[in-house]
Amino acid sequence: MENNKKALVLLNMGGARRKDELKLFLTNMFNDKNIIAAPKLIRKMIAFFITTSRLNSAWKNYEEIGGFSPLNPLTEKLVDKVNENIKEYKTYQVMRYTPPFAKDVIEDMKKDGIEEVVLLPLYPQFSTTTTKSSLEDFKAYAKDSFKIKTKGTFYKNEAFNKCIIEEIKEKTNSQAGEFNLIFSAHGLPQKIVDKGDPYEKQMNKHVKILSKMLEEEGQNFKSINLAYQSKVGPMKWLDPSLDDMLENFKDENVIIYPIAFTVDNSETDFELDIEYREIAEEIGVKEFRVCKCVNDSDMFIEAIKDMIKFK
Ligand SMILES: C=CC1=C(C)c2cc3[nH]c(cc4nc(cc5[nH]c(cc1n2)c(C)c5CCC(=O)O)C(CCC(=O)O)=C4C)c(C)c3C=C
Ligand SMILES: [Fe+2]
Ligand SMILES: [Fe+2]
Repeated sequence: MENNKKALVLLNMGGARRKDELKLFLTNMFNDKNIIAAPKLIRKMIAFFITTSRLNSAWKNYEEIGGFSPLNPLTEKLVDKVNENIKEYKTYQVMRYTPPFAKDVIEDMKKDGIEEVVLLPLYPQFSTTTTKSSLEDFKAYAKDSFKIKTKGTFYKNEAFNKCIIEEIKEKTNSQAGEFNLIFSAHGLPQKIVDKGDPYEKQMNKHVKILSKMLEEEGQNFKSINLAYQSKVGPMKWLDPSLDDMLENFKDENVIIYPIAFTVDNSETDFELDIEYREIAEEIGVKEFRVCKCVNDSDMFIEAIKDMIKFK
C-alpha cells in the first residue's frame, strides 16, 4: 500500500564528483568529532593541515578512475531502484561529507509531508566513525520533526549475506577450490577500537557467518581470511593489513570481497582494483580478482525490504 508519509533514508559517506568536492569531503571528514577526537579548534587545524597536504595526491587516485567517485552515481541508482520496488516508503539518500547533506534533504522531506522515517546507514557493521556519525548528523538536523526508527547494522541479515555469496560465486565462476578468499575491510585506528567501537568485533562475527554459509553452499576455498585496507597516517590501525596478508599468497590465486561497503567507491575501484592489484603483482600473486559490492542488485533490494521489517 502506498503511504507517502513514510520515508526510508539511505545514509552513506559521500564521494568526490570533482576536485573541489574532494577538498570538501576531506575537510568535512577530518572536522568530524567521530573521526578526530580533539577539541573543535584543534580539530579544525588538523582538518586544514591534512586536507591541504593530502588533496593533490588523493585527487590523482580519483583521476585514475575517471575523475569522480562511483559512490554517488551508484547510490543514486540504488535509491531509484528502491523507490521503484518498495512503494510503502519514499526513499531518499543522505551523505555525510558531500551533498546531498542531511539538513537539505530534511527540508525536502518536510515539504513532502513526511511524518515517519526509517534510517538505514549503508554500512553492514556499526562503527562510531560511520554509522554513529551519520545517525547523529541526521538526528541533529531533524530534531523532533519525524518519528524515527533506525537500522544500525545488518551484517547478520541472511538475505543480505546471500547477496554477498552471490557476488563471490560470480567472481570465482564457482571455482572456489582454486582461490584464497580475503574479506577486505576498511581499516580503523586501534585507538578508536580500544575506546569501545564495535566494528572489529562485528567484522569478526560477519566473517564467521559468511564462512559458514559458504561452506554450507559447498564453496570450499583454499583459505578464508580477514584483512584491513586504507590505513591513513602514522597511528596503529587494525591488523592484519591487506599488504601483509597478500604476502602469504605468492604463486596463489586470490579473490577479494570488500566487506565493509555496500556500494562500490574509490576504495574498491582505485585502492583494491588498481593499487592493491599492483602490490599483488609485485608479490607474485597469480590471479587477483576483486568482487563487486552488492550495489543495486535485485537481491539487495529484496534484502533491504527484509532489513526494514522491524519484527
Ligand atoms: C581517520 C581516517 C578514517 C577513518 C577512521 C575511516 C573509517 C571508515 N571509512 C569507511 C568507508 C570509506 N572511506 C572512504 C574514503 C576515505 N576514508 C578516509 C579516512 C578514514 N576512514 C579518507 C581520507 C578517505 C578518502 C580517500 C583517501 O584520501 O584515501 C570511502 C570512499 C569514498 C569515495 O570517495 O568513494 C569509503 C566508502 C568505513 C566503512 C570506515 C569505518 C570503518
Ligand atoms: Fe574511510
Ligand atoms: Fe584509502
